[in-house]
Amino acid sequence: MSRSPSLPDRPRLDLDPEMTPDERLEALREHFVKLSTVHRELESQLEAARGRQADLTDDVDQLERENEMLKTSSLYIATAEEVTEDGVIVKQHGNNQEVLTEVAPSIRENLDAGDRVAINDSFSVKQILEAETDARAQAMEVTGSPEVTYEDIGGLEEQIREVREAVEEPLINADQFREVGIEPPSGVLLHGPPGTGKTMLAKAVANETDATFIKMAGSELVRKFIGEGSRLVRDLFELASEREPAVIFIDEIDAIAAKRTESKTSGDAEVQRTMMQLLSEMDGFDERGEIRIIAATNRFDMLDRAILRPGRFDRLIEVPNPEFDGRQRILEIHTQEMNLADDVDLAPIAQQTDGLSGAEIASVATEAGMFAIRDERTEVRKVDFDDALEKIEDEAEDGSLPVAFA
Ligand SMILES: Nc1ncnc2c1ncn2[C@@H]1O[C@H](COP(=O)(O)OP(=O)(O)OP(=O)(O)O)[C@@H](O)[C@H]1O
Repeated sequence: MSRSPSLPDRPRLDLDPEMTPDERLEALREHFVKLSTVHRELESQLEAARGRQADLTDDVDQLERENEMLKTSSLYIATAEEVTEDGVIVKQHGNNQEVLTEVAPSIRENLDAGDRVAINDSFSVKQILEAETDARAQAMEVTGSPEVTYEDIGGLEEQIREVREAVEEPLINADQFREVGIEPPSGVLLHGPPGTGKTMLAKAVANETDATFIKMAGSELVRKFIGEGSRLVRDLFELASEREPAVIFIDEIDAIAAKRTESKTSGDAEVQRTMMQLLSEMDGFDERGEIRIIAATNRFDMLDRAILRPGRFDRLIEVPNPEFDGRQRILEIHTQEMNLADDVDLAPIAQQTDGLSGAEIASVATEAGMFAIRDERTEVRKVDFDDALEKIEDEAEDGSLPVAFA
């Protein structure tokens, strides 16, 4: 480090009492000249110091930015379950894998069981998450290979076939596409009402292809992370290429890809930037290898058509509320672990749930189980399903369920 130049000495004024007035005047004049010289010298040193300060401020800004970048390189989110003598037991979110891991003493000092932490690829704890960082991490959910299979999805046979063709085949049989000389669809867009199994479809395809499942919620992205949306989209694709084969799932894509509105608020500009980043990532997608991208929306009508162009989300799959057969299958799936009494027949329940989504039908089954528990029984009877349906009908009348069901 360069040393700062020493300051000039302060001039001294020596006035001899024997001096004549003229001599005193001359001495004062000389002193004034010396003072002026020192003053000028100090001014120029001050200016140099200011210049140096500005350089240092730039350096600090640069370091802060780099620090920020380092902090945002992909880490996984976990919860510290137990802080022990031998290390810390962390449970990774998404796949619930538990590991005993090391932690630097400086982090350990402040770490308590229950804290949410960021861990790297070798599971070592890099950071205790603040509420804000934590929120940012929530936008991305990474699962080694999700547990959902096609058998867990009721109905949707046609949708499963289409998703397999558009997502699974290109991942498993990339060579075949090359040999035939066609490009597989770039992105698949699942659209339909809430709770119809869109997320399940994306998870099942990741499971079937042993791909990492990376989910990002469009709404979280723009609501919570103003100013970071486009960077998160970049992070998302980067993470996918590190973890390929990977399935990227962007839920509620309408939040970042809604039709352009007339208003020019900063929020809109941010959403636009996020969407542009997404489009540019998708346009440069061919070289990315084994990554497939699936998006979902409940608001197809709101989407900006730019995202539906060839090479982007060019395969549209509608996922509607289930028909009778689908509803019956969903009931079977969600009651298969339940201890059902002989008087339970699922077909009439499937009739009565017309207009409900898969998620709502799943909650009818859970509610029925709750009624049995309230009645201190371990067996779930027809009457429990009747009560569950009635409860959900009442909720529908309150406006919390679709009118079709009310
Ligand atoms: N077709 C289905 N078969 C079996 N279960 C279903 C089906 N659809 C929904 N469910 C149940 O509802 C839950 C929510 O479904 P999912 O998250 O896949 O819906 P979604 O369409 O992605 O909803 P949203 O649009 O609200 O994100 C599932 O975890 C599952 O329990």
